[in-house]
Amino acid sequence: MTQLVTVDEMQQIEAYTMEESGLSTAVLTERAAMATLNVLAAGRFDLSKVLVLAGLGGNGADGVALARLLHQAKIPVTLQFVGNVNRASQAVKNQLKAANACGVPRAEKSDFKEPSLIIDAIFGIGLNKDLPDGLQKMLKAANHIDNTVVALDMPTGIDADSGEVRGAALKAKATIAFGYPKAGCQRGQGKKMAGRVITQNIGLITADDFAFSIQ
Ligand SMILES: NC(=O)C1=CN([C@@H]2O[C@H](COP(=O)(O)OP(=O)(O)OC[C@H]3O[C@@H](n4cnc5c(N)ncnc54)[C@H](O)[C@@H]3O)[C@@H](O)[C@H]2O)[C@@H](O)CC1
Ligand SMILES: [K+]
Repeated sequence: MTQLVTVDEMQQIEAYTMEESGLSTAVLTERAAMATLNVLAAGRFDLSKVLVLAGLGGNGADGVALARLLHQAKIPVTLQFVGNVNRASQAVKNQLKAANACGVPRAEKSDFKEPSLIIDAIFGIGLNKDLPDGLQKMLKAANHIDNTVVALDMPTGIDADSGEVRGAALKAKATIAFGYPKAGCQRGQGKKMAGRVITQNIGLITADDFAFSIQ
């Protein structure tokens, strides 16, 4: 089985990669978005109308980068932020600059029945408390609609360590795990909510003597 990681371990591996190699967050984000594009383009998903739901942290940055790559590949895509983009991380702002430069369409609100595929880039391994009430309502409503969701790294609302639901979670058909699958995708509700976990190499560097806690 593929090696599972905890959030703490994933953050250590990311930090080690950047310190040892000098690779920036932007490079890893681009790799994550490219890896996702490759999975999506392999033919298993209907790409006729893609909606990317992006949060304001690292997971959102992956989503914004993916929206740009989809748009540049002439795949119909719309980018929608969940949360106030003025409060977004610098990584998201940088990605948004690139997305705007190539004209990625934006939406403020969407009918979740319309897209052929929804990309969940709202929260990843940074989730550390219950989701805000408004977002819980939105995700619960989305789960009642028959649509296909692909989650980036983690399904939003699932704790990446325990697999517990933090108020609500968006049910995915597949989850694309960057570098390593997270323990929360195999535990508790996380196993059901993540769907099929597809692990993708994004060029992380793991020390030879790194001691994984999950055997
Ligand atoms: N750091 C890196 O080098 C990489 C990060 N990547 C992506 O970045 C993700 C992690 O990014 P972040 O650490 O920024 O975390 P997230 O993007 O998961 O969350 C963003 C921030 O939201 C806040 N938050 C947590 N729970 C919340 C809640 N319930 N309500 C409101 N705010 C809440 C936290 O401050 C958290 O840092 C990964 O899952 C992956 O998708 C990948 O691009 C690969 C490289
Ligand atoms: K996500």
